[in-house]
Amino acid sequence: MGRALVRAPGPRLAEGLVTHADRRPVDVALAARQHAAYTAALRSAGWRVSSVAAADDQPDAVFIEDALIVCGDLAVLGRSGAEVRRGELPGAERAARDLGLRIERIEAPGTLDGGDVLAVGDTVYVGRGDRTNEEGICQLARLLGGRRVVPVDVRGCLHLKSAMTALPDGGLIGLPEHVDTSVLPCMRVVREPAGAHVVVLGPDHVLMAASAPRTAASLAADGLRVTSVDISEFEALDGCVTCLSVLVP
Ligand SMILES: CN(C)C(=N)NCCC[C@H](N)C(=O)O
Repeated sequence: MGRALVRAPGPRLAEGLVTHADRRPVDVALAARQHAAYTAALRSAGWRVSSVAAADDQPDAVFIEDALIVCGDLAVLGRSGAEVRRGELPGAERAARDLGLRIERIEAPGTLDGGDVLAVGDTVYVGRGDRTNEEGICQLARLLGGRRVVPVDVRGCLHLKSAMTALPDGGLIGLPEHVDTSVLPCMRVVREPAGAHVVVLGPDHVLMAASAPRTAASLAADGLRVTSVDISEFEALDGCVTCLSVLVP
């Protein structure tokens, strides 16, 4: 496998943004244990885990997916629609440079969070919503050159990948009520919110949250190896399993 970039939760995690979840106290010590188990699952699947420098003043810095979109040898630094998250970029940029990736960035007035970017084969679906605007999508499309970029309107959830991700065979899985399905191929519909969140660890291996047991059982019944991790303290902050890492094949 390749490299997985992760950033440990900082001391201000409990101050992270909450838009759709019901805000509740976050147990920072439990979050640290959950994050360690998450990174151990990546390692067990053969990914070499690299830590991005801490950004202790940035409550949401653990959600590293939003800061960095990696496509081939290119790393695009996001520009969050949430202004308070724009301070997370320096460490993410250094980590991308350390991997020898070419660096580009989204510029004002474009906004883009990596949680809105789902690459499936030669197609890149980009959620258009609170965190990612049309200008950000157009800038990404120019940076990605020949890849097919499909904007997907997102509603009632934080990011595109809150509503849908892809399985190892490239099939989409998710909650169609949150996206404009008219621009999408067919989608495997799930009923558990976290059932839409799949990290592909290998050709027949996926990582999911422990809060989607029925979806995990269904995917296992189809022959996939499913590793489940408890990420309750990150779900309390509208996070999911894709947010906590950037995979560089
Ligand atoms: C796919 N998702 C949801 C993500 N990539 N990011 C989660 C960010 C959560 C953070 N509290 C915030 O509200 O920004």
